[in-house]
Amino acid sequence: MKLSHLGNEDADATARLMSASQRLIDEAARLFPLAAAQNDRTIWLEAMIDEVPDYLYFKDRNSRFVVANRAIVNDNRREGLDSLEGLSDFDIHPEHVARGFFNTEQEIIRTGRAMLDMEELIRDSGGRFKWLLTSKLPVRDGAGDVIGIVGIARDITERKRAESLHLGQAHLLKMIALGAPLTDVFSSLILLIEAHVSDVTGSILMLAPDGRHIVTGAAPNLDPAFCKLIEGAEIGPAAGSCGTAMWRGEQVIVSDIETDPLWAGFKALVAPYGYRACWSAPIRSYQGKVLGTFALYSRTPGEPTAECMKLVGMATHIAGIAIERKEAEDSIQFMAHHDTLTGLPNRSMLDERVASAIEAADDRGGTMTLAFLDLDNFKLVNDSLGHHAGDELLKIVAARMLRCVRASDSIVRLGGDEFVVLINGGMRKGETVEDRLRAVREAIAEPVVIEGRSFQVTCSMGVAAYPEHGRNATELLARADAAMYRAKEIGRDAMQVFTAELANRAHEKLERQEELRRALAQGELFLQYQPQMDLATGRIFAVEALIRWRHPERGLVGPGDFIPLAEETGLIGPIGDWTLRAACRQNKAWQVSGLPPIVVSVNVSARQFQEKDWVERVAAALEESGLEARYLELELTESLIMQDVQQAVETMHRLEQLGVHLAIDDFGTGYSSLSSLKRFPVGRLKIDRSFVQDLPNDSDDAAIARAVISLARTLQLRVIAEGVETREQVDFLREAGCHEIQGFYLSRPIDARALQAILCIPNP
Ligand SMILES: Nc1nc2c(ncn2[C@@H]2O[C@@H]3COP(=O)(O)O[C@H]4[C@@H](O)[C@H](n5cnc6c(=O)[nH]c(N)nc65)O[C@@H]4COP(=O)(O)O[C@H]3[C@H]2O)c(=O)[nH]1
Repeated sequence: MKLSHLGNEDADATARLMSASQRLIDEAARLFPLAAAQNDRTIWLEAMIDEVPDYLYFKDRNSRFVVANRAIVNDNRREGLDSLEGLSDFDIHPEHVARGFFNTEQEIIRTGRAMLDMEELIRDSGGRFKWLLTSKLPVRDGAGDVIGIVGIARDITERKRAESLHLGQAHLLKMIALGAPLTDVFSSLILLIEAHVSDVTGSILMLAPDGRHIVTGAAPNLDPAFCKLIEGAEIGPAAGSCGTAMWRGEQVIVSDIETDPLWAGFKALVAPYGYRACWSAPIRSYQGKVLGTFALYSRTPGEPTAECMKLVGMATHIAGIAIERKEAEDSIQFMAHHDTLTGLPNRSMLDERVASAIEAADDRGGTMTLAFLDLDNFKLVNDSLGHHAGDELLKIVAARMLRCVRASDSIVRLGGDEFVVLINGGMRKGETVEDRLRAVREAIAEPVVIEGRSFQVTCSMGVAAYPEHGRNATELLARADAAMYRAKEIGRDAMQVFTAELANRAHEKLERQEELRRALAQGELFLQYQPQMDLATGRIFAVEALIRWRHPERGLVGPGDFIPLAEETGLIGPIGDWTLRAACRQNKAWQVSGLPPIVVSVNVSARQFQEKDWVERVAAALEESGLEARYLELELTESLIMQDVQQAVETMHRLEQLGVHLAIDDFGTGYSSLSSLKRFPVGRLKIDRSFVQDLPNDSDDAAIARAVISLARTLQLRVIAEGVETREQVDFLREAGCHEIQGFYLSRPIDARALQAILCIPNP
């Protein structure tokens, strides 16, 4: 203290007073050292609690602040108020918030139990929301009575933000995984970002499939009128923030729309909406392709914070995942409903298309026409020029058909070389449905050049019209199908419209199909067996299983009367399975009854053989019956193998690995080439009955039979002649070197029991 301005006397007096005071303090400190320390401790304690960034306070039994540290005072500072002492929460928080705090505290005071780690949301004096993690504990006096509470609260706003962001992200990913609509995912994403960045409005724009124009994705809080203005705009080197970001494939931060040259052409558009800054970042695919943009608009000019751009980064990442997932889903959908080769709708779309064509016809009070179409010589192209050429042909045919119909018509590929054309009515002036279908047929028949070769394919077409020939998709399809079969029957390259006579036939066919299905279910089918003999030993070494139908009215029906229908309708699958199982079971039963083991030979139809799990079914039949594979032979026809040689050879190898024998039935009637025959893992050739029946007198048949026998012997295959009826035939075949015979000469096909009797007779 400076005393120079005082008079000397005053100064002396003052100096004396000061020195006396100092002595007094020193003396007091000497006499009462504890009080001084106590005083210091209070100061330190106050300083200490003021330094703590968490809220720390003590409240009395009425929940009034007695002590409050600087952190809580600062956050609740009101004008003219720099301490909370004597105040309650009702003085600084809204009533409902304060009431909550008050009730909690009164509960603690009443029960004497602490409440720890409570999450509380408050609004500080600056209006900011804060999340607090609060613990409140009772404080007791020396007698153990609760005199108030001490509270400590930590600001966990940042943690809560991170948590809510995390939850938001998880929710979005779940939406994406569950296939929520893209606009819903986008809207939720934008709302999430908007909740975490103050005073911004988000928008997602997509790049149109042409890669040049903008399509709105979502912008739940952006002015809809402004969104409309952006829709369809072209991207470019100076096309606002988003159009430029898509064009450049990089982030574009425009801090002032009014002055930035990128917005020069658009600022007038945006002005009425008040947006002044726009920060945009591209949304990319996993491979880096630009799919769209995520943008934030602000009504005040400026740059985004690093934190904000981090969120934008997260948003573009999630939006990218959502778009890609949607694209993948769309392409799976497309693939499921379209044929990959031609791009035409596939069978799964047929019913839907027919139904909507019928609906449209009803609305117009008009008609619609359905044409079933099958290429006539497609197999030949496939077999002679290979699958690649076949595929090319189908693509060309599909494109030509599309050229002949209107956008409202449909062309569906059913599979293979089968198509359906739906004509929806609306005709050009003077044009009829027949004209349009004729145009389709003529377009198909135009010469085609594939791999340097020029050729021509025709088609057979069956036509049914709504409502004349059928009232729904099933009826119309069945009738057009029936008409198409008729077109094939009358010599192909034809168009046949459905008629009443065809209706009867189709009806009959349906009835017979049902009958056959019932026959299988009710055990009307059974097997007969025809023995096969080794000419060298005279031993019956095998039997052929032949299917029969004991029809309740028609009596015994031979396979020729129902196997083709079974093949056509797919019933051959279950029927073939039944035959295979029954034959294996019977053969095993003969063995178990003590008969010498023989091979059972089972006929396989093409459709059966082409089924994906055919080999597994054979294995299952063996397993189920307990028959060893070497006692089963499968008879495949030449034409079956020739339908798809590569696939057939593969299946044959798998069957060979199982241990079953393979034979080629009806040999000589098909067109197996020598070279392909070498590739087949078969053990036997069967000379077709047609070449045997006129032996030995017909010189052509005799020549063929000799050729087949010598071919088989050269390839080291066994050879069997079927349909052998006479002694002369046997002599001829023996002399020609044939190994085995089967036919009426030995025995007609007979029941298992009768065959058992033959097998019991000792070999001659
Ligand atoms: N004229 C004459 N005929 C004889 C003689 N020996 C046998 N046959 C007949 O010739 C056919 C031989 O069967 P396939 O060529 O495999 O020809 C079979 C076979 O392709 C098919 N088939 C028979 N059973 C089945 C089967 O279970 N599944 C399949 N997918 N087709 C079968 O039906 C065709 C006809 O069978 P079936 O009517 O039983 O006619 C049998 C048999 O009864 C003979 O000395 N003279």
